[in-house]
Amino acid sequence: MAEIYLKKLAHSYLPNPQKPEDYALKEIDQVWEDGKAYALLGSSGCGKSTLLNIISGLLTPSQGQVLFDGQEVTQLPTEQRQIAQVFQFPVVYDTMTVYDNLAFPLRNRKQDEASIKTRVAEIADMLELTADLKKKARGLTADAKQKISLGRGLVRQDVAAILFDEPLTVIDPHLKWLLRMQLKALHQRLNRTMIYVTHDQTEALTFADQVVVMYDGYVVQIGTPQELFERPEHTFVGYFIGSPGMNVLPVSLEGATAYLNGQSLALTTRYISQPGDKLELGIRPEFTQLSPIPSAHSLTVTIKRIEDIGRHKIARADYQGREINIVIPEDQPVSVDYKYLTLDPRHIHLYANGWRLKQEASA
Ligand SMILES: Nc1ncnc2c1ncn2[C@@H]1O[C@H](COP(=O)(O)OP(=O)(O)OP(=O)(O)O)[C@@H](O)[C@H]1O
Repeated sequence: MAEIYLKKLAHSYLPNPQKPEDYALKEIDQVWEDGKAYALLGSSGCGKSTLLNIISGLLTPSQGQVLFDGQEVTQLPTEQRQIAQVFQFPVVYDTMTVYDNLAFPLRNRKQDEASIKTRVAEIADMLELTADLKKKARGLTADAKQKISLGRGLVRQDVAAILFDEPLTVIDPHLKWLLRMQLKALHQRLNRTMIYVTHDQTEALTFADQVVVMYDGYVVQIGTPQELFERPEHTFVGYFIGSPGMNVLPVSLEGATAYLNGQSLALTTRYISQPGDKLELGIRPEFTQLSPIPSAHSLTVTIKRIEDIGRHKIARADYQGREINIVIPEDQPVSVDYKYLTLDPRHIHLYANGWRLKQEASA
């Protein structure tokens, strides 16, 4: 297994890139730790595949280097990188048995049959494929075939990293959560460096130790699921992570006071912004509170509907033409007549041009 160093890495598909927009992957300089599980998360076109393909060797970056355990691999083809890959669609040999499919990557590396047998049995057991080992892959369901693909990715012990590219796409929805949990357990047991590409936040948050959130070619934040929830570094992270995502509202700032359409909100600290910055306030729906009675800093909202989703309720409200989501704990009363919304100042985030604003150092 390997530590992966993405050194001043950037990529443009254009021959002569000039400006940031020309880059599908904006410059990153990061070390991904040996044995950890990373998820590359972001919506379509944000650069996940570009980054994954650079790591796997399918693509040579237009700038920077990739190092596995300190060894440069930037120019090496995939076969020489000692990585295993699992793709969206199953890659299995239909005419072979499940056993032979799982044994294939090991036989290719001339391992002896006795150790292959032990390893295949171990992987089959983890993926609940033991009963199918003697069956031909051809007759199996798409789910089972994708499990074989996962097994083929996990079976080698000599790989630097295992890369997963949206591996649960073909899996039946009711089996998805099961496989997600199995993959998580497999990572904990095998302790391999794993990189998992997905646009599904649930998959990313369940699987990864570290979630790498991408937006418009930028890696906007790397963090644990909890860090992404508590301290989004970019409005996109706040909005993309969470259900519903963070509320984002235009704001102006004066000292330690924010103004939302003239309504003042006391902040816990002062922030440093520049003239011309597009300032926004972020607040997660969990840290807002509805009341029938106004308070000094409450916003006046109109509730459009209240959804009961079991664990809690979600009120969808209108505030000056913008939707605001409010999470209401099951045990708290609420009615569509409640008009006044307070934001917990300890959980207010401020952003300039999408990025988290720095706080002014206290004197
Ligand atoms: N071969 C290519 N030539 C030119 N532009 C490309 C090429 N591949 C990707 N792009 C562009 O680079 C940007 C990033 O694409 P990429 O495929 O890395 O995103 P992604 O996050 O993996 O999206 P998806 O989830 O849809 O696969 C997009 O604007 C895309 O159009």
